[in-house]
Amino acid sequence: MIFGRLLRGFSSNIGIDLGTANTAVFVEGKGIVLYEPSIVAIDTKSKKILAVGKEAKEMVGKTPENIQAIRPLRHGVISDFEVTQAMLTYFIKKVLGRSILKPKPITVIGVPTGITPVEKRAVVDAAKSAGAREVYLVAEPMAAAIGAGLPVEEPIGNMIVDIGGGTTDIAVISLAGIVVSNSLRVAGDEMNEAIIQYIKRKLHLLIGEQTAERIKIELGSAIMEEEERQMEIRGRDMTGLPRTETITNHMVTEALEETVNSIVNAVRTTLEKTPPELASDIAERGIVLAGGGSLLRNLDKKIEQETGIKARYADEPLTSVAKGLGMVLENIDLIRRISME
Ligand SMILES: Nc1ncnc2c1ncn2[C@@H]1O[C@H](COP(=O)(O)OP(=O)(O)OP(=O)(O)O)[C@@H](O)[C@H]1O
Repeated sequence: MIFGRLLRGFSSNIGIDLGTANTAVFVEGKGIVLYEPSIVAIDTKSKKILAVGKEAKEMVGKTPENIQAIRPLRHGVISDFEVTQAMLTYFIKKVLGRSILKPKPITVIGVPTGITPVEKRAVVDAAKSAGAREVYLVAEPMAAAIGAGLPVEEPIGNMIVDIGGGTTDIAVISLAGIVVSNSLRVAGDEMNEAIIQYIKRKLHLLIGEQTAERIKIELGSAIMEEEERQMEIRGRDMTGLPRTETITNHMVTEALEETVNSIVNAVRTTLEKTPPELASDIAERGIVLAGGGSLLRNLDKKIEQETGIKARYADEPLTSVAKGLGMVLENIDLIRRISME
């Protein structure tokens, strides 16, 4: 008993929101201690890892030929197993230190609802080889709902829309279970891509992912705004020469229309599949938005307009999943009830 408590005292169990865009790590007893881009910079000749996280992100698009900045997760799932494993190992060691005396942590990882069995295996294997003892997978929207403080264990319909970088996860939760869900491989990254394509088509200008993200954050809106705002952007024209152009919020809204519509339509479809009793709870209590992609200006208003249901943001939309995983760590019974097979 005492030994068990001692062991628990020393072990720092962790929750990992292994995102396409960012990874957040929650350490039991400490809170969210790490929030960094899911990016790894690799020397293509020696295959050596040069940098991970923030440092690696600074290298994106600016790397010399022999350095490659890799995002090992695409659409919320592992597309490069070895690099993901190396990234997880780096993050786990960074938060726990390297002491060999410490017991291996119990690890809870947030994953999209649409994950396949093969992808699940890849996440579990990567975490185990990165030093985790037991690994539990929890659906991201479930974790986000818990992190947002929704009463997921009660017989009440809760709707959460978690828009990340690679995936949008929509779920209706009641009695600690997901009753209806929809996972869409369209989210914040797809918005960046839509901006890149639009600017190429309309202005014949080539821009990179980071510029597109900056445009989205500064000018993007899910609804056409009355007031016009603009910014100058630099890119390369078709002959390869640098050129500066002015872009407006109206252009960006037009560029994002299709992506926004597919997210909003998925919310509507999920509502249509929701049993009536739970749907009426949602109509009364509203839809909760989480994830960085949900921060697109006026997305809450757009969802409200299209569904007739009030939409509101979780307290800290970027870290709701990690926060929820942390809350789950304190309750081993709940972990077992909500973790995926
Ligand atoms: N203010 C903002 N406005 C619009 N988009 C934003 C804003 N801030 C962040 N984002 C977008 O949020 C996305 C990242 O969100 P988040 O960190 O929640 O994703 P993730 O958890 O890594 O992804 P996933 O859940 O798909 O694996 C990026 O596409 C980023 O551009």
